[in-house]
Amino acid sequence: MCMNTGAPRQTPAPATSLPRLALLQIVVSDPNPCTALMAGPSAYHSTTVPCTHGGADPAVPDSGTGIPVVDFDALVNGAAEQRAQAVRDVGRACQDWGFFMVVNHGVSEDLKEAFMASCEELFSSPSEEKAAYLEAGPMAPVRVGSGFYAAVDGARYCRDYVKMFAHPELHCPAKLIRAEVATEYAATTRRLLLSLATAVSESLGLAGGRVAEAMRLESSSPNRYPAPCTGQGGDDDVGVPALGLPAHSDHGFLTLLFQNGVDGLQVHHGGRWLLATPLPGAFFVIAGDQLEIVSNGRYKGVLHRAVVGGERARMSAVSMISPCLDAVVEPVPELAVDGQGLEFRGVRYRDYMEHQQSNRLNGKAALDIARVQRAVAEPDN
Ligand SMILES: O=C(O)CCC(=O)C(=O)O
Ligand SMILES: [Fe+2]
Repeated sequence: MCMNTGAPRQTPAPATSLPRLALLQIVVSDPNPCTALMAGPSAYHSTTVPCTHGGADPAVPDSGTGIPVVDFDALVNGAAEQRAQAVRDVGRACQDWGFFMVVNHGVSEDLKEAFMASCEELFSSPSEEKAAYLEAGPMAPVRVGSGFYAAVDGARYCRDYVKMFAHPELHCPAKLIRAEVATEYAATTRRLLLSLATAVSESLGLAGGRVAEAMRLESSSPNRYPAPCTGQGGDDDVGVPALGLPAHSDHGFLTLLFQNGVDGLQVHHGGRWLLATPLPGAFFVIAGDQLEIVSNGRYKGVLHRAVVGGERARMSAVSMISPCLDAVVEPVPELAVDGQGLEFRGVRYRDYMEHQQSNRLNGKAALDIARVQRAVAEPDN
């Protein structure tokens, strides 16, 4: 059953032992510790990549960095023509960028701030309380950790996180987060993401509910938010800024993100990395792999990464909408390319997520498990 019960579940600490110790040791022995157990105003530096990309498309307002902007109010309350324009903006943004900002979204700054504050409390709560969740595997309802998944990357990235499954019920790390704030934030962002899913569907020339139905978004969703991350210093690839999170696309359908005023999210566009600087109050929206699959590759899950290196701690709050764990996601047949068919085969979302979350992050490599491999035709001679 996929229903929001309203009442957050106080998830008891999982009962296992060794990996917790291993992870704590890694965190503590890191020469640039990523204070999973965040203390004080640690530095999480964002390295600015000069962005000269112009916003050439008049239909999509220029945010100052060329990142498309969608007027959410026009999308849900606009008159017919305004709404149609907003749907076209969503489609254009998904096609050209896989990334956009949402303004006039109606989510109050008070709620966003309360959620951020609650997350700060979580990170600064006693390490023994967080340690209980540290060894959790990729599909655990609550996970706290550093790096991407320390079991495979050794916590080499400068990032601390907490991840919670938030739908159909919110799983709360007991005692660590203000459950009523997290519940309201999860429900609010889920509604916003479902409206965006409708617009995405329409922008593909489909009925508004078609994509959600194909992915079983509506009936259930591990609307999951890897919540905030904060860190300091970090590992590096040669010539690349210190990374909080390496280049990847998201495993879900759509991701909604806001940060605490400290930049660090970079998006890959036009062959370059661009620093994503938000308009005041805006959310970022990131197209994920399930959108790429269901749209038969018309819209792509966009590569993005988080860099570190500024003076202030950076936190980002991430809400993701995804299919039911047992939904088999495949392209909507109406979107088959003439003469070429489907680009992806059906993959159960649980398997996809587990695969992406339990291996080292490597760009868009995870998507290969769903890609239809076509034999290369031998030339006639
Ligand atoms: O911290 C950020 O801005 C990016 C986070 C992110 O990409 C993720 O959690 O998937
Ligand atoms: Fe991401």
